[in-house]
Amino acid sequence: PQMTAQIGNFTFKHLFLNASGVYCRTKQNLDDLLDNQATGGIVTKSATLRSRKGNPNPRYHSILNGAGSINSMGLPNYGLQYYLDYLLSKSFDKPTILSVAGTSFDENIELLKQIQDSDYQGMTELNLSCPNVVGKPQIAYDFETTNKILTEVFKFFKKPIGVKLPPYFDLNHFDQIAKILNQFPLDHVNSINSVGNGLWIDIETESVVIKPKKGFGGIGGKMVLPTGLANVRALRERLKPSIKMIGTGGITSGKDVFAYLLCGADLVSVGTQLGIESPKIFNRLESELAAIMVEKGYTSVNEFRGKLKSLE
Ligand SMILES: O=C(O)c1[nH]c(=O)[nH]c(=O)c1I
Repeated sequence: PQMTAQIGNFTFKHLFLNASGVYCRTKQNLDDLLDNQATGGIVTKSATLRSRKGNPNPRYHSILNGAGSINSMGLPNYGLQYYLDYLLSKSFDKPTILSVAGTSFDENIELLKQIQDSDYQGMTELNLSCPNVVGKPQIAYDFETTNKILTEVFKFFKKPIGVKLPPYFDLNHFDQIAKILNQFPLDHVNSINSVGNGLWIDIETESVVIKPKKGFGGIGGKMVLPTGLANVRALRERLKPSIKMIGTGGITSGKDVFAYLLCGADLVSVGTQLGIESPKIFNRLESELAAIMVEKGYTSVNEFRGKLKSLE
């Protein structure tokens, strides 16, 4: 069955991407993802201008035997130049998404100016939803600042760009963020990032399980699937068709992928479960999705993408 997607001028021959931050910090990680035949493209760890160590360990913990994850990595990355060098070091047979996350308004602008002025011709994703930089808010929860940043960005940035959003939990917030995003020539929206500032406790030790922020961290994995599905559905219904959708959050099976496609996702990305299963998960997800499509008599994802039924 035909399982492909298009974002702007980029054709994805497979529907699967890594979620930024998982299995994508090093050039080796990115090559492993690239070499897997079931990945449609690759996404880098969000980059800052300079290399960052990130928060102190322990900063990641698996919850309830892999049903979820909590992380407060703190944006550890090798810096923009490292990822640009990698992306300019060879030609790629799949689309690449360079993720960036400045820790200030000015850093976000400078990151994008350097990308605009570079020879990089792939896709860029502005991460507006990192929940773990101590003392910094998740930008996309501040609608005015989000509008201000995007207004400034589109004065000079002419290459393909999308945004990574945090989960919203209020229908009015979906209306507000969609109203802002619809004003800009965005290629895509990627929803959701981790559910910010959760807390996990070890009953034995009567302690939190990660060190940064007194144990508070972003929640991912299966337990955030309902939130991811809702955000993709709500944003798809509100965003103009030219803004394509990457569905992220809690994918562990082909059924979850099918559900995201029904909600309108063009592509999906996998984080927590990728960290557990390594890139071979993409082969599993693709064969599970294909089996569901064959069983239902679908020959192309276009026959059911975005066609989630309500109960009339
Ligand atoms: O702590 C991180 O590095 C991190 N962790 C996340 O769960 N989402 C993000 O966007 C980031 I930049």
